[in-house]
Amino acid sequence: MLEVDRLRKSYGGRVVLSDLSLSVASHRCLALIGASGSGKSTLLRCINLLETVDDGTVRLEGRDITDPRVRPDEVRARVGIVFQAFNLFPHMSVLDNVTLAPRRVHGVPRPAAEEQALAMLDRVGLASRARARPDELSGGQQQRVAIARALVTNPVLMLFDEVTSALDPELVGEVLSLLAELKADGTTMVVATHEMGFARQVADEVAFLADGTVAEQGPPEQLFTDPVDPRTQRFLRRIIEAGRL
Ligand SMILES: Nc1ncnc2c1ncn2[C@@H]1O[C@H](COP(=O)(O)OP(=O)(O)OP(=O)(O)O)[C@@H](O)[C@H]1O
Repeated sequence: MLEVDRLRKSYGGRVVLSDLSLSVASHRCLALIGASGSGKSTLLRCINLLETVDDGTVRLEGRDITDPRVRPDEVRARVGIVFQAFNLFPHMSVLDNVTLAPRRVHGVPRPAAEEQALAMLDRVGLASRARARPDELSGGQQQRVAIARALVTNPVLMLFDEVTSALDPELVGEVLSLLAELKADGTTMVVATHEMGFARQVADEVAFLADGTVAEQGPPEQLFTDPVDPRTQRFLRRIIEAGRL
């Protein structure tokens, strides 16, 4: 479904991603882990064409989307992304936030867009809050709305960038449970996360990023118990010492 091959990205001469390769099969969940600054967000932004890449390719369902002839809008319609900050429009209702892209970008008439949005809000457990404004919801609920908004256009791939990092600790669980449900439903997803429990228990595969590249990718039971790369070993030692694993 997704193949990233020898990706390279720098900002003002500073290399952030270098020779980075990974792949995700359909209906699989890949967790991206690694220290702060290792390039997880940059990688997700490159996959969604929010950044241009310097070199390498990103193939989505076999098509090289880094080809300059590919329109970013077309890719973003098929690749949903959810960020740490929910980025909901505060002056609009939950329902209007979720119907905005289908109506404005895809030209879906309002009644059909609302029907789809309500079905998606129901899926994230928030249909009863459709008329509320974002500031009337908890952070966890707002993030679930942001996830519904990304899912409503039926993307073939979902990217999650530290979606629980801005939440109070007691709200993290509801969002991680939703991600686990989406995974169980067969959503193809890449999840950048500091939540090691999620990476270990829910992801099919884990990619450990270090120095802007994938130091190691494998099933969680292998990567967390028997890592091969010394950088992965050091990272895991640190998080075990910090009580995060
Ligand atoms: N727009 C930008 N301009 C310049 N440098 C950037 C930009 N975006 C990211 N960087 C740098 O690229 C490196 C990788 O950042 P990135 O946000 O991708 O890491 P990360 O692994 O997602 O970190 P975190 O876990 O803290 O979110 C960092 O050193 C960061 O300062």
